[in-house]
Amino acid sequence: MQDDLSAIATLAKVSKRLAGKPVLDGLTLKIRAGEVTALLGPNGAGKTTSVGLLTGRLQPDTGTVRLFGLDPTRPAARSRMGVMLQSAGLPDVMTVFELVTLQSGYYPNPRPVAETLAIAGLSDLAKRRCGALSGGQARRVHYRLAICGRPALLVLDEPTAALDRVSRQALWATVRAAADDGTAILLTTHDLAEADALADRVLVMDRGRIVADDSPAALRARAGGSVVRCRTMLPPALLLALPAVREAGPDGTDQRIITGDAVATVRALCSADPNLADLRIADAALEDAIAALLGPDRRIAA
Ligand SMILES: Nc1ncnc2c1ncn2[C@@H]1O[C@H](COP(=O)(O)OP(=O)(O)OP(=O)(O)O)[C@@H](O)[C@H]1O
Repeated sequence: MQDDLSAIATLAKVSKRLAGKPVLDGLTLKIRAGEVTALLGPNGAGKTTSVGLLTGRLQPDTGTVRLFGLDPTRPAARSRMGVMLQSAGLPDVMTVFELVTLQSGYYPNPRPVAETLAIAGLSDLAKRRCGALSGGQARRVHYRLAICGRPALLVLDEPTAALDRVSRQALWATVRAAADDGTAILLTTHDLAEADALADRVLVMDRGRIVADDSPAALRARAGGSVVRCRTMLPPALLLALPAVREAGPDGTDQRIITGDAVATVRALCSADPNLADLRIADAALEDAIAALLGPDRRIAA
């Protein structure tokens, strides 16, 4: 099967308990070369645990985990992977140049350090001690540490948290370029706009299982045409009964209604609630599609 030939990393029927509680429940997923795969889900869905298994930090209770066809704890597999974790520190006294040089030395075929630093512009920080970096600058250094070994699999855990808009878009462009060059990218993020902009495939996890595996466009299409937001006293059961409504539920102090026919829904809404206020209509975004998939109690909080 072509899928299997291009699979860089796989979890097959993996179950995992932590502190006696089931966290992953027969999870199967594949990460393929040349694709950005976004792993999304509400807090506690099991994303970090899945990444821990793929990177060899955790062992499955049952099922199989393979990285480049090998056990992920094998150095031959790990040396082909670059990982950018959310909560890693940097040694304060080393300069950025020294740190990238050190990290590059762990890989069999690293990029030249100057090239690593030049990707999306970090050369100006080369002489800066890591202890003097801002949060956003430190994230950019972490990204360079992840890519310095020319990884075939790049694991990015919330890569643009703490980045300003310009740095965020620069990082998106380098991630896209890496995927276009054939690198497999596994991205976990709570930023659904980021997943929409970057991902070829979105895997939605909930309660230790994959509940959707599709392109962002296909997921958006599945949600239907439009999202209607408004203030209304109508209860969700009545909103759900309006014409063409697929999902309805609270969104802060508003109600959010996903509908296949905004005009029909809004006409009925106006006649059902004379006190309707703050009515807004927009195309369904990935956020709306995932909200429809998970239900109102299982939101992905940015
Ligand atoms: N070391 C641990 N010991 C016990 N339970 C754990 C441990 N690590 C995670 N869990 C539990 O496993 C479940 C899945 O956690 P995980 O960190 O994989 O979720 P996540 O999808 O990454 O969540 P988030 O979006 O909040 O980062 C949660 O219920 C969490 O409390």
